[in-house]
Amino acid sequence: MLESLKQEVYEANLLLPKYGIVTFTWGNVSGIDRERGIFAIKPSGVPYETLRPEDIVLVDLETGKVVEGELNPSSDTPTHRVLYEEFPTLGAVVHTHSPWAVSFAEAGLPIEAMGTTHADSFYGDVPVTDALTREEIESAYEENTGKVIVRTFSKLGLDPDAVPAVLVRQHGPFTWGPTPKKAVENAKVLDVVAEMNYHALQLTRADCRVPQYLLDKHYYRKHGAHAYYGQAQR
Ligand SMILES: O=C(CO)[C@@H](O)[C@@H](O)COP(=O)(O)O
Repeated sequence: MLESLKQEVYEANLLLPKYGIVTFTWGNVSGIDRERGIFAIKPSGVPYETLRPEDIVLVDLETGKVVEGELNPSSDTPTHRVLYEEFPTLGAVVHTHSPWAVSFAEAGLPIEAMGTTHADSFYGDVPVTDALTREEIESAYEENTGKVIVRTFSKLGLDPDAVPAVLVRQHGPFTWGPTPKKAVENAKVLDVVAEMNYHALQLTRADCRVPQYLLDKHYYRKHGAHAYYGQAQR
């Protein structure tokens, strides 16, 4: 069932090591068939070198239960599921431990929109969530990771289509997009921009964020009219 979705998700997962944004078995990519209410996700703990299309696991969005697959779905499956449920336009979700984005997540810092490289993909700062509470961690860590992401976007009034990325405090980045390939590209751009921001912040402590009009113009050029739909960052 859903062989083409599984193939697409399989190929997107292989882009993670290709782009150098995962180590060992860290990270995972999923993609969703909204009509059937089923998403396909990387199996847990499987090395990318040995991953096969038939290893991709199918999960029911409503129940969270595996509907096809011999292997266990990624441990982050509940997080992906919350994001699909709460952000209905998402076609795919990616989680990595890419080092530069994780550095900002661990420092509790957003990745600020400091230049056009950023604005090409993200309509403003990429936010960092609050740390999960002890109760959230000990009760349902992955599900609560999804919930803290949704809470952060709601609190900041952000449009997930305009800012397809977030940093989970004390953990790492999640990105998303209309397709698995696009969601992975957003994950790679996020880590590149995080590295650029790190170096900019070493050079100066001045506020280097671009003015809203540059963000609007540049993002609009790449993404069209809905760029203005996004929440003004300041
Ligand atoms: O975030 C983590 C671990 O902190 C996971 O994404 C990573 O280990 C990958 O786990 P899975 O192999 O997808 O279960």
